[in-house]
Amino acid sequence: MMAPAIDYTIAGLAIFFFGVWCFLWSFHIVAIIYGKYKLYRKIPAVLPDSLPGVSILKPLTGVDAHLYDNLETYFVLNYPTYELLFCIQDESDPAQMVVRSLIEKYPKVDARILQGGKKVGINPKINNMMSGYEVCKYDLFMISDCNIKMKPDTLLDMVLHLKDDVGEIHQIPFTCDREDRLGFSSILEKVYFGTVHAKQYLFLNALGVNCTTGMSSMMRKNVLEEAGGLKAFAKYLAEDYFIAQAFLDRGWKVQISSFPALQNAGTGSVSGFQNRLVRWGKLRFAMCPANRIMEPFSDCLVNGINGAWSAAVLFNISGLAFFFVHLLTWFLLDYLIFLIMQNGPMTFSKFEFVVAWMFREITSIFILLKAEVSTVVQWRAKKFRLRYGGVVEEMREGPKQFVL
Ligand SMILES: CCCCCCCC/C=C\CCCCCCCC(=O)N[C@@H](CO)[C@H](O)/C=C/CCCCCCCCCCCCC
Ligand SMILES: O=c1ccn([C@@H]2O[C@H](COP(=O)(O)OP(=O)(O)O[C@H]3OC[C@@H](O)[C@H](O)[C@H]3O)[C@@H](O)[C@H]2O)c(=O)[nH]1
Repeated sequence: MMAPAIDYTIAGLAIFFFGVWCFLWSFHIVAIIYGKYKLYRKIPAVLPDSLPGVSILKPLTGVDAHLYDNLETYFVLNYPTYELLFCIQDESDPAQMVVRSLIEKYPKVDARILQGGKKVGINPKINNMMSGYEVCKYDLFMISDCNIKMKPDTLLDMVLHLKDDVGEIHQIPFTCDREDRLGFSSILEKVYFGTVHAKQYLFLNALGVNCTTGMSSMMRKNVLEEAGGLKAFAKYLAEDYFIAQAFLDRGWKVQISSFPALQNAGTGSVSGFQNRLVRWGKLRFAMCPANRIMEPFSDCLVNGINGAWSAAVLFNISGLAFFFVHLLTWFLLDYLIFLIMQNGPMTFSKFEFVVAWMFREITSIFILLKAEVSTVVQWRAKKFRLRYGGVVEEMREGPKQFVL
């Protein structure tokens, strides 16, 4: 009596895992088609008669080797009307000197420094940006992290994507081609953002599922005000996701623009990069608990093992051979997505790509497991504890904590 029951259970599990395995290939296919269609589109030759003004908020914390070059790209944008609002929390922050020298160099650009921020909640990025947000001249505003480098046409491209029914436009995260190569960590970062991250981001955006990362996003201030303004999101660390959700809930579309966001931080290490991914994983798991299960199962190696086992059970074929064909095909499709994201020659060798890809795939499950086991998040100098749903508490040094 027992044996058939076990057989049915195993067959049922094998059908389930094989179904998941098949479904996960749709991520690659959709991402490749959507990425090819959506990214790097030419700016139209004929522009609208008038373009809206944009307030660009730049929350700054400290200086790194690329800050000057990154910020300078905002002073030479190919766009008629915009203001730059550099938000600096700490008055002794050396970032002020960098911004001041750029303001002196480009006196015609409408730019100023806002110091001190405003404590409206827990999220330190929002607290920092509040002083700029409150004085925005224009109804369109952009949040742009300190490590982003702009191309001259990026702002124009984003505004042109903001059709009447679109409330927020965000750039898909990627990295710029580093001239001063920071070693393996910069290759790893580029391979991550150009493969697995791009695949998930493009797939979910193609389906209209919210997965907005807010390192470079532009939105309508009047709509955000209806949702309580920027301060309403200061109780979350993942303000980017919840802001986008507020737009979707009000019937607005949230879309990606043509050009990926070019991250260009001046510091980098493998452990720093992994810690950032663990922090992001914790944010996702707190606000979307189903991701705790879905993400590990969608991993290349885990999915390959599940696929190989189920194929062996269902079709009596070699699990090992199946696994290696899976791995090779997955790698080739990842490489294709990378080429779409890069849209030009690679700045490192194919061998380096293979090594970084393998390293990323092998370490991925450990990063996800690390994100599963703790709800304490370290972001820059501060520690936070995530609560179910994504609300966050700031942790003080020592045993006591306060909740805002
Ligand atoms: C059995 C497997 C089935 C499907 C597996 C789906 C796995 C992928 C799901 C989510 C990964 C999204 C990655 C996007 C980039 C996120 C980067 C990030 O963490 N950024 C944060 C910091 O800026 C930001 O706050 C987070 C934003 C996005 C969170 C997205 C979570 C919701 C995803 C819902 C997935 C539903 C899948 C439905 C499939 C049809
Ligand atoms: O205490 C802080 C921390 C960060 N920030 C600013 O926030 C921006 C992003 O900071 P980091 O580069 O450290 O972090 P990430 O790139 O991981 O941020 C990402 O994850 C968390 C989300 O809330 C962000 O919107 C997203 O960009 C920077 O411009 C930084 O200057 C502050 O203003 N104050």
